[in-house]
Amino acid sequence: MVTAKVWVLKKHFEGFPKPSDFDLKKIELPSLKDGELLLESVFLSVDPYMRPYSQRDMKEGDIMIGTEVARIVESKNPAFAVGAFVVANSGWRSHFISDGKGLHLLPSSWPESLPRSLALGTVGMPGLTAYFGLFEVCKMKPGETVLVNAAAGAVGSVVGQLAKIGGCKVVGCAGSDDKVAYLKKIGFDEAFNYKTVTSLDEALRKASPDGYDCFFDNVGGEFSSIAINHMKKYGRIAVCGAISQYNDSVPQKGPYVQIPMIFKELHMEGFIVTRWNNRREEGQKALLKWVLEGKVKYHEQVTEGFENMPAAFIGMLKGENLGKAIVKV
Ligand SMILES: NC(=O)C1=CN([C@@H]2O[C@H](COP(=O)(O)OP(=O)(O)OC[C@H]3O[C@@H](n4cnc5c(N)ncnc54)[C@H](OP(=O)(O)O)[C@@H]3O)[C@@H](O)[C@H]2O)C=CC1
Ligand SMILES: O=C(O)CCC[C@H](O)\C=C/C=C/C=C/C(=O)C/C=C\CCCCCO
Repeated sequence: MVTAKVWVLKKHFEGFPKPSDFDLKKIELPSLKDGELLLESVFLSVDPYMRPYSQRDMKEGDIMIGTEVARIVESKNPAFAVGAFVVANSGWRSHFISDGKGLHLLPSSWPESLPRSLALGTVGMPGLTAYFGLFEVCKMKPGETVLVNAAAGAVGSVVGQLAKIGGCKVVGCAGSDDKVAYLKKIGFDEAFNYKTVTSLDEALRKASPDGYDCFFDNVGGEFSSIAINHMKKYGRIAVCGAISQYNDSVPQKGPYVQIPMIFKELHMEGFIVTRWNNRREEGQKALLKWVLEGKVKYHEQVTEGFENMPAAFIGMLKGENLGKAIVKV
């Protein structure tokens, strides 16, 4: 019998999640039935979506939602061999049993030199979000100017680098000077610390006096209400996330955006990356190629230890991560 450790949502979050909102429990796993496999989590992801989705999809006592890279340790399913690695969507668990549905085997071309944790970040859901958000929603063209916020994060850092590959000028903002330095290191043309600039309006104008063709919005809130006024005519806004609002107990009241939308004839589109689940392989192949060519750099914020899942999650929401936040079991 294998004892699995799991993190449950003890109490729904009010404002920022607190360690006391989580509970670590143990579950005895049964023996495998035909067609089943036993997996052990190797890397787990902590993502912003978990904050709003927990409110919408979970009840207290549920195991936290999430994805992981897991190794197959026992198999009664001929499609999955012991020792292989998969990306699973089984939540915050150290071990789990699967019937094989919803498991994605890591591409056989996955080079030994590359951390498998990238399948949770740059070459996984966040990377695919950047890929499809840029190419299918922003529809960026060479020579255009792209703005991205939360730019040093899992999604934003890939957005900026893909936009450079696409021949664009790229402006990014992030919440620390170290993150700004990282953005410049990975090729952003302009980058600023939105927490320390005296005026966001001025910073946006200085970074691109002619304005922006594409705005990849990960943050929402006040930044977006200001940024929209810097869009060029016929600009496109990809509404990817609103992390500035996920932890609000009382919804923010922002200024209205209709006037710039109308007069600049803007296109603003929200999206969820699962829209392109049928093109996952295409995106992953392209991202893996760019990583191996060194055209897309990656950074991971690794927290050691399954027992530190809540701390990693809370830290990411507070901006303590540079690049993809993951937990190494
Ligand atoms: N639509 C979709 O399908 C998907 C959407 N997303 C969204 O993309 C966004 C980025 O996700 P991801 O890359 O995984 O996360 P990140 O790796 O970027 O980590 C979150 C970052 O958000 C920034 N942040 C946190 N609070 C605020 C705030 N109040 N104001 C401004 N910035 C803040 C912090 O960076 P900083 O130092 O810059 O403040 C923090 O590091 C999120 O909104 C997420 O919900 C992600 C995946 C899929
Ligand atoms: O089990 C699930 O459904 C989660 C699957 C996550 C998976 O890896 C794929 C998609 C992730 C999407 C992330 C979306 C965002 O981060 C946007 C977040 C929130 C938007 C507002 C949601 C409001 C819910 O009430």
